Amino acid sequence: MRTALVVPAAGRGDRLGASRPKALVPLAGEPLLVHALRRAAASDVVDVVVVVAPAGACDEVRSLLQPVVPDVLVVPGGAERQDSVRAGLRALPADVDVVLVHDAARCLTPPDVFALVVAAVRAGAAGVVPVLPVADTVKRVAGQTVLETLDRSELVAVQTPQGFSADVLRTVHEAAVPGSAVTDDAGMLEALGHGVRTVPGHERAFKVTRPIDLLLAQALLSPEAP
Ligand SMILES: Nc1ccn([C@@H]2O[C@H](COP(=O)(O)OP(=O)(O)OP(=O)(O)O)[C@@H](O)[C@H]2O)c(=O)n1
Ligand SMILES: C[C@](O)(CO)[C@H](O)COP(=O)(O)O
Repeated sequence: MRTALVVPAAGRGDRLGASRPKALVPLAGEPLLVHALRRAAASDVVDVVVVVAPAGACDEVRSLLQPVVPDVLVVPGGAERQDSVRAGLRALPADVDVVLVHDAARCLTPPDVFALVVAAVRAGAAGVVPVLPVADTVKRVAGQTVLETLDRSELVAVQTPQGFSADVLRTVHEAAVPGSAVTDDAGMLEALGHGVRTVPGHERAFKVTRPIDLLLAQALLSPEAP
């Protein structure tokens, strides 16, 4: 049985404000997607890679990734992240039993995180998410009115790669209501009562979302970075 990596990379990157789809935006001379795939490949725990590319950019993505992952499968994405992940899952070979789903936008995620997540799924969890403690106080609001302050000790920020039993992930994606407000794949398992476990995430697994995140990523790739 094999482990697959599905990389949703079809987002526009509106919050980044770039002129290209976010996964193709250059960082230190290479697209975010190439950085993400190189780190995933270095983990040595991935056998099959499916990249979900922006519509119209499948050929470009295939040639970009050829030197990093020669056997990469590239399929076009959908309107929402959930649609893109589902397209990636439909392209998987039948003998895959563990699936990682990893945002191209979390392009500096270290290889060790991939290995940790796969080990936790292979140890028996249906779903596994890497998490970090929340650094800010978090409040629930209605417009500009504060309703309550949440207990931060019970909150975590969730990253990718998220890992799953392939059968469970395929089932929850095929059962999902298009347009539902679920923002990550583990949330789809939770909604159907499947258990999800956590493993420690990593500060470098942050998502490049806004321009300041790209500056941080550039700084982390400089020789002086800690
Ligand atoms: N229709 C979509 C939307 C998002 N993604 C991918 O899902 C990951 C996480 O999404 P996010 O960082 O929010 O990317 P965007 O949707 O591109 O960002 P924005 O909301 O700023 O447009 C990214 O790797 C993105 O390419 C995707 O494959 N298909
Ligand atoms: C999957 C994810 O990266 C986990 O934190 C996140 O939910 C993606 O959300 P986005 O709003 O599509 O960036």
